[in-house]
Amino acid sequence: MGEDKKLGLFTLTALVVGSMIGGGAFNLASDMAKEAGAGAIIIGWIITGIGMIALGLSFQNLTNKRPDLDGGIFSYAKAGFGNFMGFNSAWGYWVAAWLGNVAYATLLFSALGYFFPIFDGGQNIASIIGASILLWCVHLLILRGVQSAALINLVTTIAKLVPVFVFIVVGIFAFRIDIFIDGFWGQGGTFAWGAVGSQVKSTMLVTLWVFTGVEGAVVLSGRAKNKRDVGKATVIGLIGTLIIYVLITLLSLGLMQQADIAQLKNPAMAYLFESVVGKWGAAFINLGLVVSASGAWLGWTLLASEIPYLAAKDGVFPKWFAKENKNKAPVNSLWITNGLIQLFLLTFMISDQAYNFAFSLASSAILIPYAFSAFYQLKYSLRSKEKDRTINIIIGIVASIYGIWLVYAAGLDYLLLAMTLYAPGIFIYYKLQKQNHPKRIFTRAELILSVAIAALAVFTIYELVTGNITI
Ligand SMILES: NC(=[NH2+])NCCC[C@H](N)C(=O)O
Repeated sequence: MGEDKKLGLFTLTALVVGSMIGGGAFNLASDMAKEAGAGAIIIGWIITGIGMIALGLSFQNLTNKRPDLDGGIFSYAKAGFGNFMGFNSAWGYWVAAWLGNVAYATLLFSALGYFFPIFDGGQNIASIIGASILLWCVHLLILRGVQSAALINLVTTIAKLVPVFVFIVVGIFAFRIDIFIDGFWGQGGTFAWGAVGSQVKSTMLVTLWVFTGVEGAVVLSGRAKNKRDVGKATVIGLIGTLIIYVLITLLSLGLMQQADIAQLKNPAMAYLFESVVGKWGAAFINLGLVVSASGAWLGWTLLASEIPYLAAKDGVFPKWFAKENKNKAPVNSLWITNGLIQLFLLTFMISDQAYNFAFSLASSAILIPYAFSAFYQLKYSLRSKEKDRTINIIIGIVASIYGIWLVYAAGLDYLLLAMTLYAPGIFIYYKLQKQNHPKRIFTRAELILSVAIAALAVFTIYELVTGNITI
């Protein structure tokens, strides 16, 4: 896409869908079936659908109303709730972005393991070495100034949509209502409020993960032919993606029993498809995943390294992160981002569920920037005098409730683990403030929050060491 070409509704919608579907879709069926039956999954999708649409509409509204805040989603937290929250939003979004790539790495190598058994399972030594090589290749590519990877985008968008659509079409024909009905309320069989409630909760980090990227279209709003198309594309893209995801999960539950889906190797879609069409099915889906996740990896590396860079330019991160090389790549930011991915790739060895662990952590981290964008939507609309005030307040309330519900649904363990990821940020914030406001490093509230985060992090590490929290 040339810079001069303006984007129309169709292209924008494709971009929204493309920025969300990456790797998660290919394992979605088993990630949701791990703890939830069809009934709970349907409820989970309804909640996610309402919440995500409200969040998407919030992003859309905020880009229209505050075009000056173009630094990324952390700028909403900053505008609404000050520097400290702005910093933490940028930090959380960044952590989520690179942790997501750790998740991609293990998913990618499980898929490669289908073709090259040495990578079997995607979290052994060979996979770690393979993923590390890939990581530094991507690093070099970006350092040399990969800008708009238009061709890569096109290829990977086709690569992810074709297998997904083929799976859905075949799934519709192979669907068996008796399998679907059996165990509708989970493996216990009958409906019980508490059990279904906890099943629904268990799906929330999964659905958040597969929708990560919703903020994508809004980023491109400057390039839209017509501003109004951005909002339309966000909603159409969101609903389109939601339908795709719902079909993937519900059709799967009509192909195989929930308990069996939960046991499938990653990526589950490959083995579900194989069970219907035979051997070639797994190869077909695995290949699609390899291309899709590699493309998404590149895209998210660009994005992940862009965040500290943008934040540094905005004064939310220390200046060090803003350094560019001669190809205009944010070198320092890129090095530290990829360095951290490298470090976390080693967790493949200690977690026996590396993919689920990595994406659940990524989702727990991204909760904060999403929730604060929702809070800002509410805060901004409450003060506005525009004629769409009421509807925007409602959107803000729904998105905020969704954000708070996600914190609750994520569960205590993931919340505590997220604190260990936010805690090192305090140190960076301290450095930042020393640069910008040496007289007043922390306000009282910031100090209390920081101490609380640090204390929770220490507590979590203690719980991890003593085995009370396991990863
Ligand atoms: N590398 C990342 N941070 N990816 C986050 C996006 C995940 C994306 N929604 C997916 O399902 O694949």
